[in-house]
Amino acid sequence: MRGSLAIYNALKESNIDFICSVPCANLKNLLKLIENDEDITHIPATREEEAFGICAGAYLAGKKTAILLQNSGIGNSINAIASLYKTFQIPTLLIISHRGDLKEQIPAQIPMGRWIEKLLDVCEIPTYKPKTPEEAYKLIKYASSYMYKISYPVALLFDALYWEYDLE
Ligand SMILES: O=C(O)C(=O)CS(=O)(=O)O
Repeated sequence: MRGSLAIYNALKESNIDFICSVPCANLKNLLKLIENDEDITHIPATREEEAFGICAGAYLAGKKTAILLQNSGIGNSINAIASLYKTFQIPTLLIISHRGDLKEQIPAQIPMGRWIEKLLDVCEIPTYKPKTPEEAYKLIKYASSYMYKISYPVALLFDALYWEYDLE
């Protein structure tokens, strides 16, 4: 669980208190940690753009938010990012499970797996790719502060190899 625990600890120590999620197999351990935390309001969403909408409202109500999603969900959320987050300068932390790259078993995940970094760049979302739990912890702490400095989302992209730390 070392991989998920590093992310969870960094979210807690960054005072993230409101999280929306759309599940992914790779996020299961992290979601369990979050769901069992009484200090974090966790709202499972039915679609990623819905998660962006809910977290925008939570931010305006004073919450510090994060969204857990698969990279394919960014494709479902482009207009929410543009018309809501870009227009009204709303920060949130994006914890993204990068599917469709190495180790992927589902062919339908491949196209978005190849496009995601370009899509995040088009959306002007700063993106970091932690390779170890130690790096994930550090980058999340910095990113959760940086998102307020730029008043915009910051993304952490976790590839399939990262989640092997959960097997340790
Ligand atoms: O069906 C899919 O594309 C999924 O991502 C499901 S899972 O691999 O996350 O279980």
